[in-house]
Amino acid sequence: MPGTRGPVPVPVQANGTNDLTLDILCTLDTQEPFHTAETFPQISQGEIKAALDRLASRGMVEYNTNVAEQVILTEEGQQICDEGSHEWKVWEAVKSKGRIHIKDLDRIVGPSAKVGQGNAFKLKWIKKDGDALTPVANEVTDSTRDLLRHVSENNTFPDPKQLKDYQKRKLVTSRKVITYTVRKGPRWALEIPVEVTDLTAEMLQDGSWQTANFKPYNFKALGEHQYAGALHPLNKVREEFRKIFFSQSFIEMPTARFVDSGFWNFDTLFVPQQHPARDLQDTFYVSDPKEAGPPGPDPAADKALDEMEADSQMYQGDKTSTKLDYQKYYDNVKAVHQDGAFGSIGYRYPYTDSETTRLVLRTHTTAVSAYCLHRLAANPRPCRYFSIDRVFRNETVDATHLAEFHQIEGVIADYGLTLGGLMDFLGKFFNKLGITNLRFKPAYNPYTEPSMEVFGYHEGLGKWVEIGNSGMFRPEMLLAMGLPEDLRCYGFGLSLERPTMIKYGVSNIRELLGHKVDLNFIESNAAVRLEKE
Ligand SMILES: N[C@@H](Cc1ccccc1)C(=O)O
Repeated sequence: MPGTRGPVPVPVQANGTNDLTLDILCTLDTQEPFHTAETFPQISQGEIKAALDRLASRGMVEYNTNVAEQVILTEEGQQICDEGSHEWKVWEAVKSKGRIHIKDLDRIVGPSAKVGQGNAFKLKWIKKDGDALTPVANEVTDSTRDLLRHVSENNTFPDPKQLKDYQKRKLVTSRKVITYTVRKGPRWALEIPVEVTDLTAEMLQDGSWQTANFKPYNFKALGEHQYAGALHPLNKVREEFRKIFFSQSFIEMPTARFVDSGFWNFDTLFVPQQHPARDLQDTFYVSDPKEAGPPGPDPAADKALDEMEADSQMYQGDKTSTKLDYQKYYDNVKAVHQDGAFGSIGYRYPYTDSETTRLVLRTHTTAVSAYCLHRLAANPRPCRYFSIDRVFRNETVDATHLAEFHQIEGVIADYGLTLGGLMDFLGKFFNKLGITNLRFKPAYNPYTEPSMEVFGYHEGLGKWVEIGNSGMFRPEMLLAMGLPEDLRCYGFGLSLERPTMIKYGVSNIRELLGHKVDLNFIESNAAVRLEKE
């Protein structure tokens, strides 16, 4: 309820409690400045800093941070400090016995015997007499022990030149110590005052706002975590691909039609009507409605294409267009399948019209490419199309396959294109993604000839991985559409999931799509850059 919440008081604690902030205030009352190392040697630096910050944020104290290196004893150093150096122990034993047999030294002096004996020789404290040791000096100064005692008392090392040597011998080590020098601040007081955090209607009415002690804003405070929306990794990688396509004058094909007819998905691409890919096992058929009408223009797709072409540099120029005849196109496709036409001998089987109108979840975005290429026959000219969207296959789901995935597809139509040109284009395209080493393997697609699978050398995996499929669309496909004889056409396709999984180090596709996805992963994953600088 706004207006009813009063100021939130910070409790005032009476002196005499063991609250560190109060101890600091009391100390400062009698001693200014004071050093925390001297006053609170037992309290951890973290606790001291928290208490000082609490007071400093209210302007009650000010403090400086001092960083110092301290020299401290190691366990062995402490032992020497307590019992004497190794050489002193050897000398002391030899002196008190007058003479010690070398082989008895270990037993008498203990583990320091070996090092101690050598040092005591060097210092001329003892000497060898046959198999025995005898004392040389009557009085010795154990300077090692004296030095370590100094370190123990002062946490400093008197001779910086010797320090390295003592560190190497693992007798002393150093540590960083942070201490604070504390002074009174501009709003010094012995008690933590009540600070008002809200200006209320009551305070305005009764005038108490004039004398209230407002808590200052802390502009250094970290903001609260904001739960905002986040782009899915697939969307991020998709955006990167789109940028690459747009930078090369491609326009985006309208791919909103997830459900398409057998005609566009299969027949236009010369997938034979008995082909296993058209089986229920491989393709999802739609049961309601089951049937599409005869092939015809898709007004929404045409509008989108018109708009994009109007925006694109590449499609300016001759706009004369012939009216598209979808019935004629249908008849041409049927003729190629059934009897052969346009230089093709055809499959020579009886063509079933009802197969062409069956509705399917599209199995590839090449269905859309076929629609766009046929539309191009109205005004044939060089053009570049791409799409990145969802396709569906009735596949067994495993770590790298789902029944739906995204295809990236590119189509380039131009006069005088050659296979070498396609290889060159793909080389440059994948180079932009950081894949510099490509191999092409002859493959088969019913709609392209020649066809090539594209392999890239994956540096991280250390092996060749298939990255795409490509080819030159068959002349009988393009001629049946009404495109001119010398207009050739490249096509290529790859999955969006594979490069995304590689970029984000995801090994199971179910971590990327579906109900097992970790939303934290989606929210916190970094942006990607596919293109090399
Ligand atoms: N449609 C092919 C990709 C492709 C597109 C265009 C030409 C050649 C191949 C696939 O599913 O993998």
